Amino acid sequence: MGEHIPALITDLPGAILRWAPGFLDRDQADRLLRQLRNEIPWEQHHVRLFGRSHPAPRLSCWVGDAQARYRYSGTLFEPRPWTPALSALRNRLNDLLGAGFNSVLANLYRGGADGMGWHADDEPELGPDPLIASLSLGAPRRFLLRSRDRRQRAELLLTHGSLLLMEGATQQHTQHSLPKTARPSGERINLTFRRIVNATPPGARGVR
Ligand SMILES: O=C(O)CCC(=O)C(=O)O
Ligand SMILES: [Fe+2]
Repeated sequence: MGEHIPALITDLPGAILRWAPGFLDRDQADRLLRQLRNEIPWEQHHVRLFGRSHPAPRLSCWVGDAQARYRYSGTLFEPRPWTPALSALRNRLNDLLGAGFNSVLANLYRGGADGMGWHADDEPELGPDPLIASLSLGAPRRFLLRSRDRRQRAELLLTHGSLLLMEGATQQHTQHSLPKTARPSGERINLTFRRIVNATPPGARGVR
């Protein structure tokens, strides 16, 4: 899948990555950032850490087809309906990748104090070898990957209009994070398109 998007070679065993820094040109990316900022009903989600609930350091919205329910960090998400810009993008990615994406997690990082901790997108409802398409808009932010044994690490700057694909057994062998930064940072929106394969998720794993 996505063979026309160049492979990204790292030292990480088991990671299959593809990377298109110029997936959207600047005008397209600027327009999409504005649309999504206004169009998505941004929500404060919570993460569960050692049995306690904390506000996540970002705003989020889970969007998808009605049957694409998803459980993560201990919460069951009923997807919000597709917005015009998200729906157009989903169709474009499905045409390009043949991926059958039926949902997207949108995250809004308001500044450097927002981020996402180490995790893998390995929820059972994504199936064993999920394809995840990650589109970034707005302020560039560092994205880290590490092997499960933490011996190898890779780093990427996720720039405005870039597309990163994580495929195959990547989620089984690696984790990723978006570290907070003390440097001043503007707003950033990230979209991770996913395909939920079973309608009723059996349980939660991982904490972000
Ligand atoms: O914001 C990012 O680039 C990462 C988002 C992510 O890992 C996720 O939504 O699972
Ligand atoms: Fe993730």
